Amino acid sequence: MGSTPAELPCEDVADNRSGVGGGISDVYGEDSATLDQLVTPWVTSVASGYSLMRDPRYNKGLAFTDKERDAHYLTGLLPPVVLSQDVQERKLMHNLRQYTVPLQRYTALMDLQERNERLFYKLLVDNVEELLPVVYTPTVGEACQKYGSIFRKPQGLYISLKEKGKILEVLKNWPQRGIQVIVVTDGERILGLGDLGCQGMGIPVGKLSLYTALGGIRPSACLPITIDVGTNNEKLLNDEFYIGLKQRRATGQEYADFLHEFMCAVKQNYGEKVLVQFEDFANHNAFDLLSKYSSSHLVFNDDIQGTASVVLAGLIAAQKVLGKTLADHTFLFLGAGEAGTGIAELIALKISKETGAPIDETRKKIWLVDSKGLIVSSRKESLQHFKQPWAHEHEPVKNLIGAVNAIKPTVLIGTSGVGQTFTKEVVEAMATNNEKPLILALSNPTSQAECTAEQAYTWTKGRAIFGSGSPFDPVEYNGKTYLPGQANNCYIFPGLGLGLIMSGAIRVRDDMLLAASEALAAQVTEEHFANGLIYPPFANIRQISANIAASVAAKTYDLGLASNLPRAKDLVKFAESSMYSPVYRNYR
Ligand SMILES: NC(=O)C1=CN([C@@H]2O[C@H](COP(=O)(O)OP(=O)(O)OC[C@H]3O[C@@H](n4cnc5c(N)ncnc54)[C@H](OP(=O)(O)O)[C@@H]3O)[C@@H](O)[C@H]2O)C=CC1
Ligand SMILES: CC(=O)C(=O)O
Ligand SMILES: [Mg+2]
Repeated sequence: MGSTPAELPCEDVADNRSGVGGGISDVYGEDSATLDQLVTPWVTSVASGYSLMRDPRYNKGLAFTDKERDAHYLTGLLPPVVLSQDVQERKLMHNLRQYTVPLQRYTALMDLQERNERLFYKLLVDNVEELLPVVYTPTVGEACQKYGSIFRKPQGLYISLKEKGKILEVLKNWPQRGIQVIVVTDGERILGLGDLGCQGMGIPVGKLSLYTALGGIRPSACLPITIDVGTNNEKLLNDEFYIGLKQRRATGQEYADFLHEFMCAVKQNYGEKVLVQFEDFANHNAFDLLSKYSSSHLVFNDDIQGTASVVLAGLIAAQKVLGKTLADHTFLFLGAGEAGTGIAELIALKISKETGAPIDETRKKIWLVDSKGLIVSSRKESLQHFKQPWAHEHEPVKNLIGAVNAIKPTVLIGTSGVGQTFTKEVVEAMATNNEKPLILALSNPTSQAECTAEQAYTWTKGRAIFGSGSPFDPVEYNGKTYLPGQANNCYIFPGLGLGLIMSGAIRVRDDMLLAASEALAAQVTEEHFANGLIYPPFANIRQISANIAASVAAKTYDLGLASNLPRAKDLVKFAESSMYSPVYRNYR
């Protein structure tokens, strides 16, 4: 029986493919490549003069000192003034604040990233609360929708069906060799905005800029990738500015084979320890990809696992405000896809570990509503596999308000991707049933949030503990200011990624996600609780990420999945010292 490529392990596929298999053992994959393999003619050169100023990794603009200008043939290419990086930062922040349209800020920041990488990251690190909504949700969503129109300089790697059979060669076109993290999307479920095809590239680019700014991973170790297998978005297919393949999406075996070639090429090119983060795939592929590659690659699905870890962290922290254990709660989700079932599963696992009850039992405290109503046992046969564990005994319930009234949840979580679905009636019912209802409107971007912060606070008369996927401004209600927290996986993936990299992890396990949740929850202080927060503010995110990284690394060592030996004595210090600093370097 001949196996299809998708069923074969990577090694077998590589052996079967001329030009992508065998013989590679050195770090560049060139010296021992067989004669029929294509290799890249690498050149190492020292940038100077005009080319130095055009290289975003080394450019410092007006901050080149007179000595550097002299030594590197820059004299005359810059006006005479020498500015410090701090002054450059102040000037750019001043300029950014002049833009009233968020997308203008986004393009200005992307231009900066392309022009002067260290200055870009300095801005992001020092002004994280102000700039996160620009490089990330919500503005990145609009940027993806308009990516074709605003497209100037390509960022990241585009791998389309045209490159079938030669993905390894495409990977070798990327100029950096020491890649540690890849964020990859196929653009089919971009935030709550649906299929944006090749224009989903804004998401891997944005996520990786957070890997660097929030988690301290070197920018040169980060690789954003968009897999273009077509799009079913008619508007894009008819858009003359669309940047992707103008064909409908490949599915089934063709899709599986293409993704398999990609995963094999990644491992062959970058080795066992490169972290591949799946991002914004549609759920009909996301769960299968995760389960297929989690035993052979270092893979992580941010929407399923990262979201689960951040929400669990908020719930652990909230125990202190609510005076209840996780097992005391009843959870109801609107949305039973990647985020919803991912979160539900991690909560059930955590309760099971805390109480010793079997996971089949702990799942019974968790209920989900999808587009057809409450998930109940009579629907089981027709449910997708990831919904089936949640099909509990109950009579059918058609909609969310019916489910709230029937289940009486203490925690309501929105993962539907549909805005304004937590109606006044739903939120008021939560407030009637609970002294302090916990309401998380996780869908992104802001337009898709299940309710706004203002709605949550006013409809519960200020009693809600509220968090959202995209940020909301503080809300004044009855003379009091409420600070809504941002429940977003960006609290987790940068620190988790750093922990995996610094320990040399070879696989991701649920226990590492639990460790990340505990570490994040531990950083919520009494002062944060007093302000109604169940997440710490982003201002301190680098320290938060270092603590998460240390906990994840410790768990990786405990599980015997770490390859970076010996284990550092102080993992927090090790994490801090591993972090990229965007401060300019002095050139000899
Ligand atoms: N804050 C964060 O960190 C994160 C937020 N998200 C956000 O969560 C949202 C969902 O993502 P994801 O889970 O990956 O998406 P999926 O497509 O996997 O799941 C969406 C779910 O919502 C259900 N749904 C859709 N419309 C309705 C409706 N009108 N009423 C009830 N249920 C509905 C779908 O039902 P059916 O199955 O019947 O079609 C499906 O179960 C997105 O907006 C995303 O941006 C995602 C990850 C992280
Ligand atoms: C935050 C995120 O990963 C999402 O909305 O898809
Ligand atoms: Mg996502």
